[in-house]
Amino acid sequence: MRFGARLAAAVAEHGPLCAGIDPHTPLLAAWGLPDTAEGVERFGRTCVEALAGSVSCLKPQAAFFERHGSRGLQALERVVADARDADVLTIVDAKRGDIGSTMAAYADAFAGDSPLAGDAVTVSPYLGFGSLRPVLDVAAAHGRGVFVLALTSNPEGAGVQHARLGGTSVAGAVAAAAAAENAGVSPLGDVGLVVGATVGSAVDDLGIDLGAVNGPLLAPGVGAQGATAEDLRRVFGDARRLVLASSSREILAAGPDPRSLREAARRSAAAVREALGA
Ligand SMILES: O=c1ccn([C@@H]2O[C@H](COP(=O)(O)O)[C@@H](O)[C@H]2O)c(=O)[nH]1
Repeated sequence: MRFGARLAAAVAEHGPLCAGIDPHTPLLAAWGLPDTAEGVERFGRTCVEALAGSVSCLKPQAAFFERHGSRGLQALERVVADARDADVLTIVDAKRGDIGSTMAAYADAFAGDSPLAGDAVTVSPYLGFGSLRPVLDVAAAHGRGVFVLALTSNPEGAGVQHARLGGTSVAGAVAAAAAAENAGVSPLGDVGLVVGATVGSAVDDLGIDLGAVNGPLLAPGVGAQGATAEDLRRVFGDARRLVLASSSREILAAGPDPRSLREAARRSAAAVREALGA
């Protein structure tokens, strides 16, 4: 089954929350784990064990695994494999982006047959949306999804993403390109956007209705970055049916006890579900 259809089914069952797996150094310490490849592996696998069945998606942040070199990458592979075995979707947050010929290699790594590939991957379109063609094609051929950065949750993103291109913004052009990829796909396209829950009214200036994207809108920034579940309703308006909210540190701070982690995720999931009317 295609990614969009699998995600729609998972959201219908568990609600529109994705829990991030971000083994920051202070979190590892708080969990009594070493800041090593073994530590991030234990952290990630505990998250999978605790959270599968309570959220629709898990989002391992590749950077925290990559910082431990090849053994960190192996840890990421094991987290992704555990999630697959536990039947929970993964978005590998790798934010890759390069010229098309190199993008083809990233596509194989994160959307093809490689053990690093989850159900979807995040990518950056800021070398031009067309440079993403290899990852869009490889992901489609493997039933995987792609989340393209549009309006990121960090304040620095605005300088590039809000820049105007005629009647639209740079981010609006990214959104329009994603909409074209998803045209006619039901129930949900496989090409999503990343639009931070922190972006305030920036969605109103995109020059395109986000509802027309017909793909999932991954919304990081809930919790530690200051956005609330209620902000999601304000930011996304009528497009809120497409939103997959994402939160990492706020949930992870409840670990390492699996039951506490699960309760924290369920609390966030309930708040997001209520705010989005999902
Ligand atoms: O615009 C973006 C894109 C990705 N992220 C990632 O999401 C998590 C957020 O973690 P919190 O602990 O909930 O702040 C992290 O992995 C970021 O790299 C984002 O925040 N904003």
